[in-house]
Amino acid sequence: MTSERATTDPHPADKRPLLEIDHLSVDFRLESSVVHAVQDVSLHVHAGETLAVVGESGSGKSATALSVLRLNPSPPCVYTGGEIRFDGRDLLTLSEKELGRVRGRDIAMVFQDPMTCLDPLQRVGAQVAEVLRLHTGISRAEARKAALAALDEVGIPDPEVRYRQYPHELSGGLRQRVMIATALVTRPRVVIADEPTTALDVTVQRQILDLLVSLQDKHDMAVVLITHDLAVVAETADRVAVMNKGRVVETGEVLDVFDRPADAYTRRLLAATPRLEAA
Ligand SMILES: Nc1ncnc2c1ncn2[C@@H]1O[C@H](COP(=O)(O)OP(=O)(O)OP(=O)(O)O)[C@@H](O)[C@H]1O
Repeated sequence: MTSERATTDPHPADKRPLLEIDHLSVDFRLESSVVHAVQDVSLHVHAGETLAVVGESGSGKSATALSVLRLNPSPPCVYTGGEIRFDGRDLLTLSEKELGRVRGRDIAMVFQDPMTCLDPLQRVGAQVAEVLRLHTGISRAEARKAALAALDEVGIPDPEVRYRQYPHELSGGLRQRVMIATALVTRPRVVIADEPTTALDVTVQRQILDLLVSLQDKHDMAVVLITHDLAVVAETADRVAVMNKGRVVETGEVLDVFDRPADAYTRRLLAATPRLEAA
């Protein structure tokens, strides 16, 4: 059973969450078995808020996150129940064409490995500009200008020079910044970041998280941060949902959950994160 805490809600009752996952269930139907990857999961996030989703490998974090834009491979993925409401509309019932307009424009994703998202054969600036042209239909010159501004905004030095480079010419940290620029150039209202810093070394991790937090502040975005790193959650998120075996076992304000975990699984996760002591 999910333990939901009674805390002072900073969001008035009339202000609906921007994104609401409501009793979502997702199966992967394999040849000889069925994996119940997500079971009756409910989550929500408001504008300007960061919700962290934590849990061990295989707990269903990514399957939940990918469901929002129906990005789980189908087959074998089947959405067996629930709703995912963005701005009041159920994303699970939209046509591919309608969902295509939401993807990347209203809701963007940032993944762990930029190389899976960036085209190795295209200059990075052109990739940022292309996303913008796809969603807004602005001219080439305007898109170039906006892409340069986006590279600058994510802290890429010499954006004019970097604009013309290919992904392999950039460091891992810079590539991640380019992916963030690509995700944010359309000014999405929700960003789902799935382990965005796991592949980076600790100093660069910090810089990328700081960047996400500052951009969120600036643009009042809702952020869903998928991570297995509780220290990152403590430093970055407002609320946390703890997943175990496809279910949310506990959710609440980060400080409440970390100070007084109600669920035995949350206590085990916290006990396995000594870094938190020093955070
Ligand atoms: N494409 C797929 N085909 C079959 N099973 C899948 C697929 N994707 C995920 N699963 C299964 O669904 C379950 C949940 O996986 P998911 O990737 O959501 O976990 P996770 O918490 O994100 O783990 P990690 O931190 O390792 O990414 C796991 O049992 C996984 O093996």
